[in-house]
Amino acid sequence: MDEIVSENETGVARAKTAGEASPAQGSPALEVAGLQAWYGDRHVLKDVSLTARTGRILAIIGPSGCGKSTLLACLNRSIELAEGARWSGQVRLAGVPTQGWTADKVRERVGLVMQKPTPFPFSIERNITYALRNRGVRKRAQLSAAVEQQLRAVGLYDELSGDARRSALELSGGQQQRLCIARALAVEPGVLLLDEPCSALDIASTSAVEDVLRRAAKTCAIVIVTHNLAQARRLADDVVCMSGGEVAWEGTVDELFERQHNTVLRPLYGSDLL
Ligand SMILES: Nc1ncnc2c1ncn2[C@@H]1O[C@H](COP(=O)(O)OP(=O)(O)OP(=O)(O)O)[C@@H](O)[C@H]1O
Repeated sequence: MDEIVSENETGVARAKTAGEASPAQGSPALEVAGLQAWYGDRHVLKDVSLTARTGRILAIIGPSGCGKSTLLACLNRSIELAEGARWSGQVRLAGVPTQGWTADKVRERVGLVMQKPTPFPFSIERNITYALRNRGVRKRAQLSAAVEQQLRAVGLYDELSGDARRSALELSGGQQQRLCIARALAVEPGVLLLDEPCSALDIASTSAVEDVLRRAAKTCAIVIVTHNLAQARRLADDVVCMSGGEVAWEGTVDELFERQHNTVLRPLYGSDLL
């Protein structure tokens, strides 16, 4: 089966052709340089630079209000919908500058999963095929294959006994969140952003989502905002610590938790949390 990877200039999905290379593990999928953001006069992101790599999970951590969600909103351009908001800076996707791209073109390559599951009020299969259909994919076999592939990827296929015609709203919160991840992955984004995706979930559902993200990271770069330091430690390869709208520290998760505990985490979070 052809793989659907992106939309061409006429808005029709194109298929990944034989021989077209997938991004190499460790290659930069998302590069941000000098990112600034304001809400009105309030300067909330100050010269943020970071790199997220294919095959790796990057956790963004930092105290409440330090600008984590605003950073994700800049990356998928939803900040442009907020009244009085503006941003500047360079963003490259797979090495290509996105300056001049439409928000839709960016979102085609950068998926976003929010804190609260946001399934569309349709069937499970319709949720997964929604973006593919919008991009002109009509072949039933292709759409069915995408549904099965994504449901298997997020561990829902067996749980649903393969029945994807049920309403997405009948699923539990954890299942809905995994469906939202499946929906985002269906268009094979180079980057998947997640904003506190487990904060509304119990331990078992959190664990299921984390397993899904570990598998998904094999094909894209994952950037996850989390307040949960234990989750960052379990899940991430790399960490960016933010404070007051700036990057306070960046490095590997092992470096942070094994060697920079007192110098980085304690000043940010205080001793109570650690
Ligand atoms: N739509 C908005 N309009 C005005 N100010 C905003 C808006 N969204 C966020 N802010 C402000 O921008 C700053 C950064 O907010 P942001 O939500 O990005 O932080 P955060 O680190 O994600 O916080 P939290 O961890 O509590 O979710 C905060 O001071 C917040 O009050």
